[in-house]
Amino acid sequence: MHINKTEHLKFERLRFFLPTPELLLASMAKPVSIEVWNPSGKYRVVSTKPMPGTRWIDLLVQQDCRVEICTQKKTILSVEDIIALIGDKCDGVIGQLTEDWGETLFSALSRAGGRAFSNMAVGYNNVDVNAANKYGVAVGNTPGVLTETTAELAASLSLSAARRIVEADEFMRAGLYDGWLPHLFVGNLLRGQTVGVIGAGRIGSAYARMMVEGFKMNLIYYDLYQATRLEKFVTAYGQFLKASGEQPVTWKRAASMDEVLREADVISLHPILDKTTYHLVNKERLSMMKKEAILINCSRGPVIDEVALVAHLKENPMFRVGLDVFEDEPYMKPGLAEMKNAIVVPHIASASKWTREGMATLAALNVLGKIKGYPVWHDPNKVEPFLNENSLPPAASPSIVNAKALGLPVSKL
Ligand SMILES: NC(=O)c1ccc[n+]([C@@H]2O[C@H](COP(=O)([O-])OP(=O)(O)OC[C@H]3O[C@@H](n4cnc5c(N)ncnc54)[C@H](O)[C@@H]3O)[C@@H](O)[C@H]2O)c1
Ligand SMILES: O=C(O)[C@H](O)CO
Repeated sequence: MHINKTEHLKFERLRFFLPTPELLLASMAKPVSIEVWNPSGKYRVVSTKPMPGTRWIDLLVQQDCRVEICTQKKTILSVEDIIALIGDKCDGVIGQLTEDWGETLFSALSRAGGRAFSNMAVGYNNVDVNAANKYGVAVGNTPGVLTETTAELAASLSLSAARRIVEADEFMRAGLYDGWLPHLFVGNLLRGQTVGVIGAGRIGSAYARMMVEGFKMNLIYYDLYQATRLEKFVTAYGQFLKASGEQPVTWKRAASMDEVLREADVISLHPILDKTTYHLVNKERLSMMKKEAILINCSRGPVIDEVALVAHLKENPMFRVGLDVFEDEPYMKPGLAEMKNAIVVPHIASASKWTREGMATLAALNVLGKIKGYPVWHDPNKVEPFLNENSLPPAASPSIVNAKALGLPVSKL
C-alpha cells in the first residue's frame, strides 16, 4: 500500500506533551513537544527532528510504525531531551549529527527495547559505535544520496572564493560601486590550475570530477586508498581533450598529504572525521600551502585547526577559504567572521530538497529494516532503489555501519 501526501490526512495527527514518567520528570524543567503519526502503530519510532518530505513517514506508517517527531523549538537537543523522547518503550530512533549518541543514549534506547538508530547524515562522528555495539544497536547512516549535492557546494565555494563573489556582492550592496576598474576584485582563474583533494571517497571524487571536467583543472589527490574510478575518468577525459586539440588534464595520486598542499592551487577536504583526521590542516601545514591558495572544507570542522586558520588568513590576505563546517559548531573561532578572505556558510552542503528528502528516507529505512529483521543492503554506495518514489523500497536497511560487528545478514539482491 502506498500512501500519498493527501492520504496522510487520514492518519490521526496529534501534538501533545509525551506523558511517560521520564518525560514528566524532564518536563518539569522543559516540556518536549512532539507530533504523532499513526498513534496505534505497533512499533514506536522517534525522530528527534522534523525531516523534509513525507515519504519517510509514509514508509514507516505503512509498516505499522507509530511515528513521533520532536517539534521542540530548540536547535540542538541535549542528551536529557533525547532520553525523555525515548521514554520507556521505543523501537528505534532517527537522530541528527548535532546529537551526542554515546553510552548514555544507547543504554537508554536499549532499556526501552530499541535496537535501531540512524543518523540523518553520512558522517557519524557524533556516534560512539562501540557503545552501540555493546547494546546491540544497529547504527545507520545516509551515504550516496548527498554525494553530488555536497560536491556541488564545495565547487560553489571554490568558485566563490576564486572570484571573490561574496566580497563583491557586499561591495555592490553597500553602494560602493562607482564604475569599472582594471583592479576591481581581481581573483584567480581556475582553468589549467591544479585542484587538490584530500579524501577522494564518494564526495571527494565527485568534487574532483566537477573541477576537472568543468574547469579543466589538473588533479592531485591524497587518500589512504587508490581512487581507481576517478583516475580512469581523468585519464579518459584527458585523452578526449587531447583528441579535440585541447590541453589534456592530468592526475596524480600523492604519496603524502603535504605533497597536495604544496602543489595544489585549490584544495578541498573530504575525509571522514576521526582521530587520524583531527586537525589534519594545522599551522605547519597551512604554511606549506601557496600564498594565494584556496582551501575548502565541506567535511567536518575539526579537520582544520580553526585558530591556526584565522591567524593564517590574517597574515596572508591573498589566501582564501570557503567553509561549510566549523570546529565548534555552531560557533566560529574569534576573528573568523571578520576575515574578508573567508566565505562561511552554515553547514548546508547537503541542503538540496531532493537530497534532504532522500536522507530522511534512508534514515527511516535503516531503522525500519532493523525493526522488521530485514537484511542490510549489499552496497551502501548504490542506494538508488530506495529513493525511487514510484516503487516500494527493497526490504533491507540501506546502510548500517556496524552490520559486521553485530553479525547482521546482508541482502543478496
Ligand atoms: N558538510 C556537509 O554537509 C557534509 C555532507 C556530507 C558529508 N560530509 C562529510 O564528508 C565526509 C565524507 O563523506 P563521503 O560520503 O565522501 O565518505 P567516504 O567514506 O566515501 O570518503 C571518505 C574518504 O576519506 C578517506 N580518508 C579517511 N581517513 C583519511 C586520512 N587520514 N587521510 C586521507 N583520507 C582519508 C577515506 O579513505 C575515504 O576515501 C563524511 O564523513 C562527512 O563527515 C559533510
Ligand atoms: O555528514 C553529513 O551527512 C552532513 O554533514 C550533513 O549532510
